[in-house]
Amino acid sequence: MSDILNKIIETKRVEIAAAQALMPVDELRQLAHDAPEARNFAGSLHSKLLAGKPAVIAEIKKASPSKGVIREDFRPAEIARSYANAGAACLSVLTDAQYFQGSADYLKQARAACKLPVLRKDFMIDAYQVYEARAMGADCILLIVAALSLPQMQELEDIANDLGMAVLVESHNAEELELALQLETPLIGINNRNLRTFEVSLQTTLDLLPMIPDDRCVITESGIFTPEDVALMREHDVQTFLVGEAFMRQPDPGMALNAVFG
Ligand SMILES: O=C(O)c1ccccc1NCC(=O)[C@H](O)[C@H](O)COP(=O)(O)O
Repeated sequence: MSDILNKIIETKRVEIAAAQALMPVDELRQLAHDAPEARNFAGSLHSKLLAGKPAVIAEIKKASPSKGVIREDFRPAEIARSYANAGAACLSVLTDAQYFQGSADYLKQARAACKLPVLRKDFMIDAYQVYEARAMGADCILLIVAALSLPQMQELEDIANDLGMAVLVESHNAEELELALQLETPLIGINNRNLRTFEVSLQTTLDLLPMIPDDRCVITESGIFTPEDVALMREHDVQTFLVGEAFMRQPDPGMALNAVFG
């Protein structure tokens, strides 16, 4: 239990127990079912790709364990509008408080400010969090293979799909990717960051690409900063990107998106 991913997962267990004490799962499930309909996350990515454009999932994050505070002047609604105007396909909003200074309110504010589908970027280990995600308005959840068993992922995927949400499954090496490909979701994320050591290498995506069947959508995550990074990925036919820090460090995140993606 020493590395950061294990620490985060331990924190999640405590948070879930505390949340369940405040609101039983039956009540939360009802809120999830009563939430406004989910937006089409995969469809929004697909529309960009059909138009021959890169599909960008633009991230809203204030801080991270590897970088500390990334953006002091943090206004999620403004950032969301800026991304939407710049042509982002979807948003990713960090909702973890302890390690990323995120919150469910940030996701709600970002989603209300635009029409883009939103990924709840958090560390999902329990069905409770999937209901929470839909109740706060999320249109997609993240499943991190390094944090879950295959049966756990299948359970969470089923619940997300029943609620109308998409699933982005994230892996970092070949063993994890093999498990990820056993899910039904077409959205296969390759995180270039090792979540245990923080090391980032775009080569991770290139190395794992040959394992991914053509009918899945490959999403390269983390460490994309320059037009050259984007060009390298596009040369290898990776057209979908999840980008945070490169945009969050700039005064106008949407302008930064245009500078990186042209
Ligand atoms: O970023 C971290 O320090 C981190 C640490 C532990 C678990 C997850 C972490 N980050 C989540 C992400 O992978 C990124 O927020 C996302 O892929 C965007 O990356 P970037 O464009 O490099 O900000």
